[in-house]
Amino acid sequence: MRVYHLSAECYPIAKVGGLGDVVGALPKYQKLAGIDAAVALPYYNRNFVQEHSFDVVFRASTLMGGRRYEFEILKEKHDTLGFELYLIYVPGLLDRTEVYSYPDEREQFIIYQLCFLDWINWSQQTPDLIHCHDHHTGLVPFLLQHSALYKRLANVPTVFTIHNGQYHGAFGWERVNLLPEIDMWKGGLLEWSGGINPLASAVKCCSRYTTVSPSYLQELQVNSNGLEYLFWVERAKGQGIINGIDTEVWNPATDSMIAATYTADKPDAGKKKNKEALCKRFNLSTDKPLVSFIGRLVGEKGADMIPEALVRSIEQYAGALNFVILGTGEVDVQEALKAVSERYPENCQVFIGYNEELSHQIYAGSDFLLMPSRVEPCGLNQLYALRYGTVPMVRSTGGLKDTVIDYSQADGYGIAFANASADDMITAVGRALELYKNTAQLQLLCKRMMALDFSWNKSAAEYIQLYQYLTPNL
Ligand SMILES: Nc1ncnc2c1ncn2[C@@H]1O[C@H](COP(=O)(O)OP(=O)(O)O[C@H]2O[C@H](CO)[C@@H](O)[C@H](O)[C@H]2O)[C@@H](O)[C@H]1O
Repeated sequence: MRVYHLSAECYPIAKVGGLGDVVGALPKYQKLAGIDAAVALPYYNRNFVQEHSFDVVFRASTLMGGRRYEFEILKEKHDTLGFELYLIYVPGLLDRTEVYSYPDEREQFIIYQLCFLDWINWSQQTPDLIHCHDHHTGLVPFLLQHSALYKRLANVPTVFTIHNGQYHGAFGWERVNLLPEIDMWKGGLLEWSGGINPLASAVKCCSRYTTVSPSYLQELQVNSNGLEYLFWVERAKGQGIINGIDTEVWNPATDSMIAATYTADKPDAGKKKNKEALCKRFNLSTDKPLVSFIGRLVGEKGADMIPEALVRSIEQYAGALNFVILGTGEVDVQEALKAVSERYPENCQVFIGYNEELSHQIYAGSDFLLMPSRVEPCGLNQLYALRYGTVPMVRSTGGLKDTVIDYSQADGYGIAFANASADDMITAVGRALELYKNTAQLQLLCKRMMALDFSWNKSAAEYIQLYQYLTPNL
């Protein structure tokens, strides 16, 4: 079965967050399970692309907004990532360094989708299924079915995975001319709330949509930035499949980015060395429990509440814990975190920026990982924390609810709290402090967490079952 994954991110070429992790790993595990999975990504002018060799496998031009654009499809020569990787290169639009936030990103995502469809159409390829990820690829299901250009492909089934239902990629009807000629009778399938909404269109037109956890599937019906009714109406088409993690990239036994490797049966000495190295880097004492946060500093992640929670925790628990924060995002949150660090340098250190290597060191060297998310479709950080024997402290929502059981329950291992609030975070920090004092229990939890299996094997198999259901004649 030939499947193309379409996504704006794919680790290690271009990763901004968890979308990149998933699209960098899922196809690899699908290949191992016998699916001929490939990834078609926008071209990025980044290290991976400079350091690898590519063949031009297709060259043509396409029309967007009355202008003709030349494009090339490049294939990575050696399938280094364990699957075929194609980059869609459009000089002037898809040839940049960053993944998001260009003023013309609407045009970038549309041309990406058009070039992909033109390529498979003109090269007479007919994939068995197209798997689209998030709104950047959300127009594909509609265009396949309702643009005369792609009639030949109208029956190709599509799966649409929602990694983040808060962002829709919406734009006004005045820009419909960016799309190729479409059947205007079907215009309603593009629309939500008076505009063109790629996420809504994908949910309406795809064969099946998936969310990255079962709980998030339900939550979208009550919290999806205006699409709640749509998710309720289309609920029969939805399925929740929890993300896995790439256990080759995230493996404390082999990770070359951390200070010392360690295994589930004997984690203590390795974790201690990693904590020492991390604390040394940030000039923090190793004697106190270390609570960390890694992620985008945005409201969804509850990042705006962290500065207050840090100050109050440090005061309330008389500086008995230390904090390390790694992230980038909203400027006022960044500034507030830096201010906390300046006020309490012995208890709180902040690294504003994106740093993959440091993230591995934090997962390995921390005692606890805080995730006070307001919304969390799946969350990968807690799964990496578990793999590295670090206790996740999570607000029970979405995928966090589906993956973290509070340690007060039988077979539990994490710290869970109900509300996204500074108060709940401070209570959770107090529980972390208590748990830390009980060395024997912490060591037991560490082993229990590291023995859990969140690898892709099970989730990749669920996607394959879905593909098989949608392609009954194969
Ligand atoms: N400053 C920084 N430096 C280094 N690494 C950083 C970093 N900030 C974040 N990361 C890394 O980015 C990834 C974040 O993954 P998440 O799944 O937590 O969040 P994200 O919201 O991006 O993804 C969305 O998609 C994923 C995938 O489906 C869902 O799990 C999630 O709930 C949903 O919001 C992790 O690998 C983390 O280590």
